Amino acid sequence: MKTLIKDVALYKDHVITEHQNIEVTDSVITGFPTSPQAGDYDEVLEGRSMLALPGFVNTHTHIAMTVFRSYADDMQLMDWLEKKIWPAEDKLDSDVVYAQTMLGIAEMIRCGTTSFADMYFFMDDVARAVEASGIRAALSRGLTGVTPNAQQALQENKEFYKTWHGKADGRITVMFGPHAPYTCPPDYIRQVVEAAGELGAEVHTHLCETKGEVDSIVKQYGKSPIALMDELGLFDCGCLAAHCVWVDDADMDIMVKKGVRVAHNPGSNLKLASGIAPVQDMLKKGIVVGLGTDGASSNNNLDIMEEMHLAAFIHKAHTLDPLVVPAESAVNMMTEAGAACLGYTDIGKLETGYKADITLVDREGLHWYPKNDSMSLLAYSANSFDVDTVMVNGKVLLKGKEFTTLDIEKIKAEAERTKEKLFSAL
Ligand SMILES: N[C@@H](CCSC[C@H]1O[C@@H](n2cnc3c(=O)[nH]cnc32)[C@H](O)[C@@H]1O)C(=O)O
Ligand SMILES: [Zn+2]
Repeated sequence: MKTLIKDVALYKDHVITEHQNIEVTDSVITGFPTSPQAGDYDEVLEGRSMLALPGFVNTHTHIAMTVFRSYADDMQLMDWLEKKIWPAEDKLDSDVVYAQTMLGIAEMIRCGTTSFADMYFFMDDVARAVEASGIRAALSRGLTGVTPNAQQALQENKEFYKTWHGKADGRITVMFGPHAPYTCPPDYIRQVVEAAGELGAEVHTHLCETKGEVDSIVKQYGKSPIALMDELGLFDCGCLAAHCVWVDDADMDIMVKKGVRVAHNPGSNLKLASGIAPVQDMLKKGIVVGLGTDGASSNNNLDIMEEMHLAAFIHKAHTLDPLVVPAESAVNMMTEAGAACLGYTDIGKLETGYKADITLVDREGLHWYPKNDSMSLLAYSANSFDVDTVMVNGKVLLKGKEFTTLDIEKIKAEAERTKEKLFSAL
């Protein structure tokens, strides 16, 4: 199967060049022909007026939490988790998680996202939805050491790795998901490190989300959550850490040394009043920072372009420096750096030999006029309704802003049905 994306503006090597062509063979980008013949291709996508970008990456989700979208807002993180979310999550089942995951995936595809990192449970159902939908994902079973299911969850994560890692044409990878320092005591982290190490799996966790978390860990263990996790060997697995709002210079130095990648979730951090992560310092030190939405219940959507805008805005105000997180930096977080966060080595760039995960953004909206700098327009003016075409692993999932494979009415109906079922059980 050969596809041509014709006469498109191409984002490559951090610059945008007009009137380029992209050739895709099966699941891979195979070149940028200068005078392609339409007859040589099975499918030709007209790229005129579009901007081609590496597919967007959502580096931190709890995907089935779509069911809790706007269910418990305006609360403190710990109150929200302990009083509302965890009791409700106790009633989740496979059916609900599958339907709500499908909803979340559809929303992400509509917003240009081609891969996401998830931490949740009923992960077999999440994986089935990823497989069926055509999106790419790095999935982890959320692990909490303080709950009665601690050992069972760890066992599930191991089984989940063996069953799903590398499956769905390589679109699914599996990580381990130790939830956070306040739910995973040191001994449990050690067990996770050992289990992940045996399988060669990476880890996805929450770190330094709130000031309260850091204060209580320092009080309990005499060191910061970052220093504690480093000592326990968590970073030696290869680690994606969500939030990292409350990290200091010493923490960041550890993160640089250990190659910790950060999922920056500006929307969630703002809504839950967690604070503002020192992203400008992380970038300066060379830490890989991607963007995440977090669950739909703390955001309340899965629109990664919105996170890009927030990232491009809030750090300027916070540091009183309009030069931090410039347009290209924000775009890079949503694409190349995001892919690196998920541990991908052949995704995140539009280059020959890379996987064909491509998002085309339509530049015909009035907010794209007059046609000044496209990078700047993308970072500061565009919105996700501009996303026109989404390709994952060489397959078109959205075209002309319409889904090509998913039955959206059915997905909405299933989301409603399973929400009713869950809430009637509460
Ligand atoms: N302990 C659960 C699984 C945990 S999955 C990951 C957890 O992270 C929770 N979560 C969602 N957003 C946040 C956040 O911002 N900070 C901390 N936890 C969150 C989410 O509700 C979910 O319970 C079990 O096996 O029963
Ligand atoms: Zn989270």
